[in-house]
Amino acid sequence: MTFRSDEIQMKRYQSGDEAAIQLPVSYDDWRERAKQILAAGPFGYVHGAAGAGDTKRSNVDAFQKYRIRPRVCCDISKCDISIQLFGQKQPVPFLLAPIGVNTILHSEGEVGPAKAAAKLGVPYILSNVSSIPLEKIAETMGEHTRWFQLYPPKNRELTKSFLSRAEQAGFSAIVVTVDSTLLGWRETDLSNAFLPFLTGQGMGNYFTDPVFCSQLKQPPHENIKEAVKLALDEGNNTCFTWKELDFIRQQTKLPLLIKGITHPDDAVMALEHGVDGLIVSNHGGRQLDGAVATLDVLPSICEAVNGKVPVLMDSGIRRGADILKAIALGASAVLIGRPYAYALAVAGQSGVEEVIQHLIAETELQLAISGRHAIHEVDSSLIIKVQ
Ligand SMILES: Cc1cc2nc3c(=O)[nH]c(=O)nc-3n(C[C@H](O)[C@H](O)[C@H](O)COP(=O)(O)O)c2cc1C
Ligand SMILES: O=C(O)C(=O)c1ccccc1
Repeated sequence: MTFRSDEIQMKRYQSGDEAAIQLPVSYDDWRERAKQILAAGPFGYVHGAAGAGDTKRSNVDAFQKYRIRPRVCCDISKCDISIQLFGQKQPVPFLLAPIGVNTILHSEGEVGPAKAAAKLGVPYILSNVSSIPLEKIAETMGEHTRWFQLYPPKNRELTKSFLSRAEQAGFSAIVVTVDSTLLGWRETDLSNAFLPFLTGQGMGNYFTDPVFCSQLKQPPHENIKEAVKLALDEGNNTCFTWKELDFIRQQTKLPLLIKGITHPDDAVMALEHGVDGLIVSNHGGRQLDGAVATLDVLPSICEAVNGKVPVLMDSGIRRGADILKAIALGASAVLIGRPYAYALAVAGQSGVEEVIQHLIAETELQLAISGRHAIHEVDSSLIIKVQ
């Protein structure tokens, strides 16, 4: 048996009475367990969305418009969920999305997901606003694939510094997030008066940066207020345009991805400005409420990109069927967001490992039971639109 899912399923089935005290299985159960453990502020920060939450809801609902149509009597004794990305084989068709300020969820901070990802062969995208500095995360991951996500600061010297630190620390791609030059209208966080950055959390990369620190009158920890003000000001980069992306492009030879694309014309612009990959994302509905669901725009973006670079997607991926539907609609891979954030809150690294293993198992089973041997065989013939 070559199925990873077999071992993962059997571990649970054979656990007998222990099952009741085990970690959750379904996304809803992870979220509920996280809700019990976390204070209202941190839970709301993960769970919350922009405005009325319409986009967050549509992201998930969009997957219901498609159904998988299996083929039968295919020999599925071997099932391969690996993919190729930037010339490298990755064992699974998903990555861990950049999620900032992880110490509000668990004392391990980003070390938890980084180690879980490394152990199970999943690429990890470290957030620019991580609680723990990128060099420390790199140390815990050895040779394992990690990418660095950048919220492009206003200051070009700071941009250069973040990029060169990431390169030196062995991050092998840069993800520039372009949908968050301003923080969205987040009603849950406003009600809870919860913005972790104000107390200096999520500043791991800023507070250790020589360029950033050189602009302060005092070291960050001696005057948190001054440091936070500068970091937030750098992040509110409302002047960001394609010209700034060109600048970033010139600073690094690493593969450059742009995250936050939902319009095919922007996809074409991004290609013209030299990106090596796109991430179709609306930030999990946390930025522009009422924005289109990512699955709804994925086909038009893939059409515009026409296979020139990989198109990744996120926002609403909760389980194996979602992963296959996104790939059937043209995604090269997907990013997992909230599911691993809740798991981190519940059980640190081992929680994230559990969620990753469940996603591996479910994706593999779904692929096999739909009559396909390998991810590269998945195309639009796997699904039909039912709504
Ligand atoms: C708590 C939280 C923090 C996030 N922080 C970042 C971040 O630092 N950088 C970034 O590009 N995206 C960030 N995102 C967005 C995710 O990368 C991803 O796009 C989103 O979670 C996908 O939606 P989903 O989790 O509903 O599937 C964050 C999302 C959440 C839930
Ligand atoms: O919380 C987020 O979604 C996030 O990534 C973020 C952090 C700082 C500014 C804007 C967005």
